Order: sequence, then C-alpha cells, then structure tokens
Amino acid sequence: MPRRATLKRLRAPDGCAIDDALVLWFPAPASFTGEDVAELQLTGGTAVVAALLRTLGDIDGLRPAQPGEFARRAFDNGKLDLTQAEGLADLIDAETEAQRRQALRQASGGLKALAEDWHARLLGVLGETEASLDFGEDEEDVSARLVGDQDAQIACLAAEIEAHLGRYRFAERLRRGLTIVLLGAPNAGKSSLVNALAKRDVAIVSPEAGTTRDLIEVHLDLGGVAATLVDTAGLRDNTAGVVEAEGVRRARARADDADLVLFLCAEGKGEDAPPGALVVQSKADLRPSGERGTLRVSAVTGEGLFELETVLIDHARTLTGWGQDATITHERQRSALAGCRDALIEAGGEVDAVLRAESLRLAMRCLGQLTGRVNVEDILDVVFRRFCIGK
Ligand SMILES: Nc1nc2c(ncn2[C@@H]2O[C@H](COP(=O)(O)OP(=O)(O)OP(=O)(O)O)[C@@H](O)[C@H]2O)c(=O)[nH]1
Repeated sequence: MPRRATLKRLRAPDGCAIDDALVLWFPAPASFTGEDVAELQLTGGTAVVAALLRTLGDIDGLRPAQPGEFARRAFDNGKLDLTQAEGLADLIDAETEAQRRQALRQASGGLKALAEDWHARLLGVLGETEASLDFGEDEEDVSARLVGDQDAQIACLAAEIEAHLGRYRFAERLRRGLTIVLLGAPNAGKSSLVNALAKRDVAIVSPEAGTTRDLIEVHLDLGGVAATLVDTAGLRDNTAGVVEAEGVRRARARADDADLVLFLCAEGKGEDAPPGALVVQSKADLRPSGERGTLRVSAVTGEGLFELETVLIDHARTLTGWGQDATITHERQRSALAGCRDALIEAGGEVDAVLRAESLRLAMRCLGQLTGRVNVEDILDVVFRRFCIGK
C-alpha cells in the first residue's frame, strides 16, 4: 500500500526467510527521486543486510546505488534543483544548530525560490526590451519611457542580488566551520587550554617546553557555530630541532589562514601577538594581579574559562553573520550569481536595445547555472560526489 509501513517476512526465491522487515512503498512520482521507490527497514545486523543484498543482487537489473545517486536522480527528475541538492549534502554534514538551520533553509528551496523570482522578473524585462526593438521612430517617447522603467527594474534586481552576495562570506564560514588557531610561547599553557575548552584530554600537557610539535585539532560548538580549535607548537626562534622548527612553521602557516587567532601568554600583555589576534593571559592562578583589560584564564582552577567561551561565541557569531539568514553558501553559487549581477550592470548601462537584450540573456543563463537549469553537466559530478551512499 503506498506510503504505509507494513510488516512483512522477506524471503529468498527458494522460500528461505531472511528477516521480518517494515516495507514502505512510494510509487512514482511522489517519492524522493520521483521514481518508484521501495524502502526496507530491516533488523539491524551485518548478516541480515548481507543476506538481503545477496538476494537482491541476484535479481536482474538491480545493483547497489552509487554515492549521491538518489539525489542525482531526484535532480534529473526535477524534484530538486542544484542549490537544494547542495543544501541537502550540507544538512547531512551539519554538526551544529546554526549549520543545520542554514542547510535546511537551502535544502527546502530558500535560494531556489529567490532564483525563480529573479528569473521571472528578468524574463519580464527581457520581454519588454525585445518589444521595444519593434517600436518605430515615431514612437520614440513610448520607447524612452519603457527604457527608463527597465533601467529601474534592472537596477533593483542587481541591488537585491548584490545584497545576497554581500552576505556570502558569512554563510560560507558557517557552512564549513571556523578555524581558530591557538598561538603562544612554549609552555604558555596552550594544550591545557585546548583540553579545558574541549572538556577532555586531547593534547599532551607537560612541563617540558616544546611538547606539542604537530597541529592538534578539536571540534567545538560555539553557541551553534562549528569551530575547529588548533593547538600548535609553541613559538620560539631557538627551536630544539628540525621537528620542532617544522612545527613552528606549520603553526604560523595555519594562523595565516585562520578565521581567528588566539594568542596565549603566561607573562606580559602579549606584545608578540600577531595583529588582530585575541590576546589571552594564561595561568591566572599564578599571577593574581594580571594585566587589566585582558582576558585571564586558568586551566587549573577554571577561572576565566566561561568568560573566554562567551567571547569566543561572540566572535564566532560575528564572523558568521549571526541572524542574517544568508542564502548563498557555496563558491559555485556565488560565482554564478556574481556573473548574473555583472551582466545586469552591463545591461543597465547599455543604450542599444539589442545589446541590452543580449546582456539580459547572459544574466538569465547565469541564474540557470545557479539552479542547474542550463549548462552544468561538468559540475554535476562535483556536486553529487559529496553525498554518501544511500542518498
Ligand atoms: N598553574 C598553572 N599551570 C598551568 C596552567 N596551564 C598550564 N599549566 C602548566 O604549564 C605547563 C605547560 O602547559 P602546556 O599546556 O603543555 O603548555 P603548551 O603551551 O601547550 O606547551 P608546548 O607544547 O611546549 O608549546 C604544564 O606543566 C601545565 O601543567 C594554568 O592555568 N595554571
């Protein structure tokens, strides 16, 4: 029965029972892929699944799905556009609340709906531009009025798209998660702080300076924003050997690409901190009268940890445009829309109606690339390869 869960005994062709399973039947087109789909919910267990797969494998024309094949079929059958497919892959990968919300918005067609609205409006302007080509010299007044009207519509569209593009970098950071790199002199207490923030022992702590050599990463949820905190080798110029020197090189390189650098110092005010770094004083328990105006923490007593977490959450939310509900989350989407905006600007500045129509058509093609309506064969593999098997 369509869309009803039914308990059935599954049997091999020779009549041997395989399992008792819940069977769901989704006839086309009301299924995820738009094709006929049967879903079997088995008793968990490797042998049960293996026995069923063996039996199914013997049926002609049946084979296991490739990663992303269900989503690809849904796309081919018009159930999803490309932005929704990207949103769905992000939703599967989402680790934090904010990532989940952003991905769900896209998977449920937030960007698709915008693109469809822009497409419809563009089509309207293009129609008017093409109609104006038919006006004769004696109708110049009407023609000029129409061109003025089109200019306003084109400018309005370009401005709307620009506003969405402006929020891209926030959404992209939220989607991929932030990288926060912890720098500081050897023995500043970096590994201890990483363990305290992660609330578990991930990095080795030792009184010996130069303990951490390679980069150690821990995942944090900063008030809904995913972040990777990277513990690094302590920065010093006279390193004890090539391994430590390489560690220091990696630390600096990673800090250059980080969204935020935390600079931890056990003494002084962090005068050596790179520009833009958030300076934190460590071992607050050992220096009760630390520098004013600087965050002070102790991994031993826990002093200042809550305040540091609050500051990190504030930074994370600012860096990801908290509450802005951005729509463009992937570079692919950004570049298609930037192309659309450029073509619109081109069209707006064009007095010749033929050339104007040409630019408007280009703008529509760019929108088509965003949603996957046109010319995207080469990027489909890239989009759908990200999916896991079974989706
Ligand atoms: N009293 C006190 N000692 C601390 C604190 N944090 C770290 N320590 C001690 O300082 C020493 C160095 O700590 P680590 O966390 O290994 O320092 P690190 O900056 O990671 O050191 P490297 O790996 O050498 O770069 C250890 O003996 C820690 O127990 C703190 O808040 N208070």
